[in-house]
Amino acid sequence: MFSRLATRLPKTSGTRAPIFAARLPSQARFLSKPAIDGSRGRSMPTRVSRATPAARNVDATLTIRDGPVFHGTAYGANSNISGEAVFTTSLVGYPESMTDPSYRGQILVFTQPLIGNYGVPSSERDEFNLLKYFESPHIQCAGIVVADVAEKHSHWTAVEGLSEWCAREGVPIISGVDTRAIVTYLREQGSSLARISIGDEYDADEDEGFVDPGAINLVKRVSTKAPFVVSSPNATFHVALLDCGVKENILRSLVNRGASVTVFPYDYPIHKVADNFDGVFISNGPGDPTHCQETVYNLARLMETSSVPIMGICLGHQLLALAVGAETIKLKYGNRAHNIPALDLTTGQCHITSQNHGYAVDASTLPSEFTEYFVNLNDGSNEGMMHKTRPIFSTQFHPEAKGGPMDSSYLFDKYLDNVKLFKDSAKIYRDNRPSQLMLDILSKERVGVEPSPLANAA
Ligand SMILES: NC(=O)CC[C@H](N)C(=O)O
Repeated sequence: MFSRLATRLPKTSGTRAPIFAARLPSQARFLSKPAIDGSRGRSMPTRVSRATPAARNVDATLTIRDGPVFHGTAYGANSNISGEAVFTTSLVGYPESMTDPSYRGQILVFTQPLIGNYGVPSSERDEFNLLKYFESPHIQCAGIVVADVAEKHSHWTAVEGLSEWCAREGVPIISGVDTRAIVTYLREQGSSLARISIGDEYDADEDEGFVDPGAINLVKRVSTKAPFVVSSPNATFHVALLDCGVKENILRSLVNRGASVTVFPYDYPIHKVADNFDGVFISNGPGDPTHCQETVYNLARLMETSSVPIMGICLGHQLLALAVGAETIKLKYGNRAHNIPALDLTTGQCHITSQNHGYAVDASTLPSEFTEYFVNLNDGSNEGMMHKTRPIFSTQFHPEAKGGPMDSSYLFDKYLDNVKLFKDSAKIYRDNRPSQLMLDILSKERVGVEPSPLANAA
């Protein structure tokens, strides 16, 4: 029933990984807190219930490079994959997170133990032709790790189960593993390369390779290959957006507020067309921001040659920071959650924010014309920057949320206020704005984006 969609990973030399005794029986079972060395601790057991036994009972293995090995049960696609293992503490929103292009190439570990209980919604589109329930057309993460995958789901929006969806999309799930132990390891050792192997092909004696998504330009794989347009009915503004892996809800947050958006490939020379637009926006996206040197160069030219308002989110924030000469750093295990407190340094107000990032801007390297805008109240990392005199700002967190709280969605209003001021103050009528004719011939959705299994099998 399940075809093997990916080939075995290549062999390389390496050391034998210790076996981690985290396999769980298929019925209700007791877990005690395991120690990182693989032995079980003596803490009070926690009861974990499981509604039904695994349907197929195929083995799956999560192997962390130079780390522990976890045995569980396979769901989803019968594919062997490799990527960077990261964890999210979000409680809900797995369809949104898994389709967020920022997760491309990553193995996503959920700390929420029961995943899949409300199933997976449809690919229905809204009045703007944007996906209603997903953040991109495909699952973007390479695989997922859960304590207990729900075999039965119930929700009025659900059209299929999590396992069926992942099988269709070529994405494996390992379930029945102690995600507390995995996350404890990732917190102590940092985000790590890992692989999920399905079936009895796993052999602890085998030394296999690990794909490092950090070495790949993932933005290239998720960015549209040609411009497309998302029209807002009766639009008063038209903004240009650099697509580094844009989430649908960023586009919706703009068109909902009366701005049509022309979406450009991440490396498009935006400085050459910016004068045709009322604002420029830089999206979120996967991987290391230093891989996008073309974008950094184009953004630096843009800020030299134009006074157009700019806003960036997450990777967009990091790229803008690199363009003004600041530096980015890799965080030990990143921030992936829906409840991260970010302090607005201009008002003293704290917002609870949605986040998904492994890199951050080093605020101490910001140039003098920029000031730190938000700071993370958990770890003190930078959460945003703003220009002291020009309408340019960016945030590390996600004001569009999806999933997550909407506390900071007012930042889209702030951006569009800047856009309105800029448009109103333009002395010269800019008759080279995108004509209706040009907009009519542009595609109405992303163009030629590679589906994730290609990246998974890389
Ligand atoms: N959500 C994002 O845009 C992520 C940005 C970047 N890839 C990081 O991990 O830091």
